[in-house]
Amino acid sequence: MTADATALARATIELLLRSGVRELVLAPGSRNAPLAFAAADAAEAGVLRLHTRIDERSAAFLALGLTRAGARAAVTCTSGTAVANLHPAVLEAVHAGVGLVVLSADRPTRLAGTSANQTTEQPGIFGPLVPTRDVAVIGDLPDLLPWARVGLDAPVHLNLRFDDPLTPTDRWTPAPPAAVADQLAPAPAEGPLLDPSVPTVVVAGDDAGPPPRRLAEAAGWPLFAEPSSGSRTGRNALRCYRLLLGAGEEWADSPVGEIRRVVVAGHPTLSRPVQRLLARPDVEVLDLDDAGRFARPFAVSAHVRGARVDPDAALPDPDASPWLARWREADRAVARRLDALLAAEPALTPWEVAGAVARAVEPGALLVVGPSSPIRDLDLMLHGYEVGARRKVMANRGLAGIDGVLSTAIGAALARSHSTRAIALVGDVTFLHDAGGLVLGPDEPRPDLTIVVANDDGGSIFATLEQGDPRYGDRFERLFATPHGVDLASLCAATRTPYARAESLPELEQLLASPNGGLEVVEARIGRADRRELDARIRALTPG
Ligand SMILES: Cc1ncc(C[n+]2csc(CCOP(=O)(O)OP(=O)(O)O)c2C)c(N)n1
Ligand SMILES: C=C(O[C@H]1C=C[C@H](C(=O)CCC(=O)O)[C@@H](C(=O)O)[C@@H]1O)C(=O)O
Ligand SMILES: [Mg+2]
Repeated sequence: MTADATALARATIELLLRSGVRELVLAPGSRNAPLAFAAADAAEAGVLRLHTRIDERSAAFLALGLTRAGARAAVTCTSGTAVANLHPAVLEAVHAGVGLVVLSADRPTRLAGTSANQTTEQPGIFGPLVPTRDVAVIGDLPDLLPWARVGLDAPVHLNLRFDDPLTPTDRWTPAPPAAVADQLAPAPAEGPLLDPSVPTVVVAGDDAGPPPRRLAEAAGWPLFAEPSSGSRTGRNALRCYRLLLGAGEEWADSPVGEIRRVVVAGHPTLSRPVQRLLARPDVEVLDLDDAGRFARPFAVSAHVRGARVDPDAALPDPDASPWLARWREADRAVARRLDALLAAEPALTPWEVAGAVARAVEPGALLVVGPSSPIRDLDLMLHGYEVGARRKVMANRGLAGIDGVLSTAIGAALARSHSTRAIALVGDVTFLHDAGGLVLGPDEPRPDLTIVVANDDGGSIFATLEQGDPRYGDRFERLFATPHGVDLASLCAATRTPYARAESLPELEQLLASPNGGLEVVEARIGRADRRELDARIRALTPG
């Protein structure tokens, strides 16, 4: 028995509204027409913001970006292959712990398992990581989504079975939703006391938040914070931690070998030196996150959420910790050498592009950074921002896919409307992978967002990996770099996206300092032929 499609759609929209959803991304179809009309009614009533996108991949990443930036968003599409196109964003949401609501429209139960048009097995389509609530009647709808209580940190999939007639006979005004008070995560109970005299470093991976920074500052420990950690602020965050770890004990007075403990938080993914450190048998790893947040690929000695410095052992002035001073001095020295190396390069380098973007991220600004080289270049160029300046640096590090990054950035910029500035930094292959994200209809909400494309005509990161070894030179370009020769100006013209090009650092800085307003693309033309050699010279830098 299937409910009246319009009644089911309207009940679904009211459920979402009661659960705090205020953004709905629609990829048009016939089977999800009941939801489309109900969502349009809710939008006209001013209780929901509606977005439409042609490509379900972009639609789902747009909803992901909206959600990551603090909105509550749902995405809906018709039945069949459309649903499968939501999968990349849903997987990213699973591994990044993002509560995305997926509303797939489906044929009525009587057609399930038949070869009726656009009919496949949709319950469980996203695999065991994302259970499906199959909804044929209003009573199948879950009660208030978990959001409204304690906040969702995993995607929810509702498979809505709509039967003909799929179109309404009237307009509708949803019941005005009660405000859903954001249930702030309860402050962690006071965790164990830690002795600051143990040679310790703090690693903050993606989405770690402020706790690792606070602990590092209270203890006088160096902080290795990835750009999207939410901890890359303050004086303990080292800029070139990756180079110091990579150089190991190959430099005078290196403290690397003296590390006896790592406190880790968030999802560290960027660099092998950090992964190697976390795997060292002589290093104890304490996890600052809850046990259930991330399954770790390294041994964890204890979960220490809420950990504090033992007041009986606390330093009178942690900022003057000798251990921290050694790391800071080494970081300053290797950073000077990195800057000198880059300044000696005749052409614009990807690291200088990342540095210019980092400097353009003013207090209150949003930065969405793509995977591959851009986030790693930023990691080497980013000083710790001042604490409390409310910058937000975001990246899809759940699975580090190059897909959907433009749509994620557009969603985040639309959701974080209080941002003083919104910038995205992506590589060219990443840009092309979601170029469809620039296809916005004439009535679509548009963000103020500057998308900076570090264009080296291919995937340069591969040059820095094993497959970039000269022994594979005859096959590297075709198998890995994938040069494309796409004219980004023409591609932007095709989507009526304002475009500008920078060939030098001053040109780039000038363009970053004078945003058009609205959605715009700034292409930074860079080379790739010397990437492996430059990367090797940078990795070889030591403090002295
Ligand atoms: C969806 C997806 N496909 C493929 C990959 C593998 N991959 C990782 S980086 C990369 C190339 C990225 O090139 P670009 O965006 O230009 O960045 P660059 O390293 O050149 O700066 C690819 C294909 C991936 N991570 N995700
Ligand atoms: C290109 C892919 O992802 C790889 C990107 C870089 C990782 C890496 O080793 C960076 C080295 C460093 O900066 O220390 C590499 C890895 O984790 O081993 C990733 O696989 C890809 O297609 O997966
Ligand atoms: Mg590239």
